[in-house]
Amino acid sequence: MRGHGQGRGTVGELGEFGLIRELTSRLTTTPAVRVGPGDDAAVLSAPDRRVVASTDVLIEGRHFRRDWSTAYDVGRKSAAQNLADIAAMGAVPTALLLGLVVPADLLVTWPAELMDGLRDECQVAGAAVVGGDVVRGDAITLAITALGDMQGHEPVTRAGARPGDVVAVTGWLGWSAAGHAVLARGFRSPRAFVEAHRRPEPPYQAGPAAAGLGATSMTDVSDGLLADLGHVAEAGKVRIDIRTAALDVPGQMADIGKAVGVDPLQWVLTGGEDHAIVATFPPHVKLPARWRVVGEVQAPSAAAQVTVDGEPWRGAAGWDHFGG
Ligand SMILES: Nc1ncnc2c1ncn2[C@@H]1O[C@H](COP(=O)(O)OP(=O)(O)O)[C@@H](O)[C@H]1O
Ligand SMILES: Cc1ncc(C[n+]2csc(CCOP(=O)(O)OP(=O)(O)O)c2C)c(N)n1
Ligand SMILES: [Mg+2]
Repeated sequence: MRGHGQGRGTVGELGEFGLIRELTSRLTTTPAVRVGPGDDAAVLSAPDRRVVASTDVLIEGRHFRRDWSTAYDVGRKSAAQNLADIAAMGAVPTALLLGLVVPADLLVTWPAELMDGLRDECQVAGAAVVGGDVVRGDAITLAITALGDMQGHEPVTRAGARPGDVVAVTGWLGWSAAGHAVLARGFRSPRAFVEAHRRPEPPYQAGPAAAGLGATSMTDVSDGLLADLGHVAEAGKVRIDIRTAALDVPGQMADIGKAVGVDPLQWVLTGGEDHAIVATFPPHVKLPARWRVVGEVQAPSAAAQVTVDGEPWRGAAGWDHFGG
């Protein structure tokens, strides 16, 4: 797969159609793809007849830095962010489309390796890159659209949590934020956390599995557990209480916290980008071991909609692009 564009210079030298050829030549396909890249549009089969769709924009400096992450890692991460949204509806991801803005003086190897990362993360989730667009611009920008299929499950929205439900999480919490804290201070280790920031591992299969188990609401944690549960509480008109004793703060994360002067619980509660999946389930549901019960859904009250050990959380609940 590799090698086509290596040493071929810049995007500007290659030209629009050379770049598209370079990018699409790296892709793999799946049986769901009836018409892949190269035509006016892609055609996908949709066995369930309900297509799940989500889009996210990522820009250099705000979502990733080229001195922190390789192009391949940016590809893995930006695909993961979008595919996790599909899984969090209870669906199986099928396809990804990439709108790509790059400056003309960028080496071709960067978008080429980005595409390798997108392709490989799609493969993890069972999907394929089926199309996109390339445009010249000043700042590297990715606009990614992910599609999925419900495969017979009912969509699990953010709105269905009911008082008495348990709140359960699967996947990592706080690892990406701890890695970000390390990178932001100019360090490159501990590697496990830096790698978690560069390349999150969303538990894709848990999304459809949760739908099958009878989850009443579900979302992926992109902005932070408290922030994303805030959307669930608001949509369901309920209160959610998180028990910190149920959360895992690994020893090494606590060490980083000490070194940089941050309470590691803050990373676990408000750090985004690990793309864990958090869902609410009726209390009688027997949850497989991968789910950790971290709180419960309560009747609405005048107090904050998401509480931590019964108290309002003081401070930011998570990432906000327009926050202070
Ligand atoms: N510019 C927009 N136009 C229409 N809908 C939007 C826009 N921005 C966000 N939304 C919708 O608002 C909801 C929340 O968005 P967001 O917080 O980005 O979700 P996520 O974390 O799942 O990416 C999503 O359903 C998204 O489609
Ligand atoms: C250079 C850099 N600075 C800061 C961050 C942290 N960060 C950027 S976006 C984000 C939250 C998730 O992104 P968003 O665009 O809100 O995704 P969505 O919730 O729409 O899926 C976080 C924690 C980062 N990943 N890289
Ligand atoms: Mg979004």
